[in-house]
Amino acid sequence: MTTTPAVPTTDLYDEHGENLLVCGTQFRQFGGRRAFAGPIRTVSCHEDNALLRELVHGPGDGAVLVVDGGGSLRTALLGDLIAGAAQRNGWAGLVVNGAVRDSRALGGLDLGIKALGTVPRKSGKTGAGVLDVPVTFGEITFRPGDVLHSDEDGVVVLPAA
Ligand SMILES: O=C([O-])CC(=O)C(=O)O
Repeated sequence: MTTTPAVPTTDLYDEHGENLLVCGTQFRQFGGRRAFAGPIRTVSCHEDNALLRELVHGPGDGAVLVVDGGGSLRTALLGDLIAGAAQRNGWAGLVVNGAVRDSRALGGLDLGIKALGTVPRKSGKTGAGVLDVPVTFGEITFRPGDVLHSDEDGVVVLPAA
């Protein structure tokens, strides 16, 4: 598995300036790994997490999964089971434009998890959604293959040249 060392997001900004994509979303940090980095994979899914669940049961190879739930706080896109699978399968972290649940358990995982908030309600399981397309939120576009870094100061993306 390839591990991308997490570089402080402030150092990356100081080095790359406006060539660095800086996400404006004010995420909350839920995972036990507070600084994480890796090449981006994406899933776009609205209040449905069957695709996401399938993806994290496959090899993560040190990638960061960006989950665009359209900002919905109505259902949780992941909880301790999905996040536990992501940890076991070598994902570096998840950035969720949506909600999570089981937040206390998430804090015990060696995995980066950022999300907008929490809600107890589960998501649907129909499999609706799209894998590995560019997704946009927080004023930036997350493209599969670009490298994401996340820490206490924010989420940034270094475009692949
Ligand atoms: O199953 C779900 O929809 C989400 C969940 O609670 C988990 O990942 O543990």
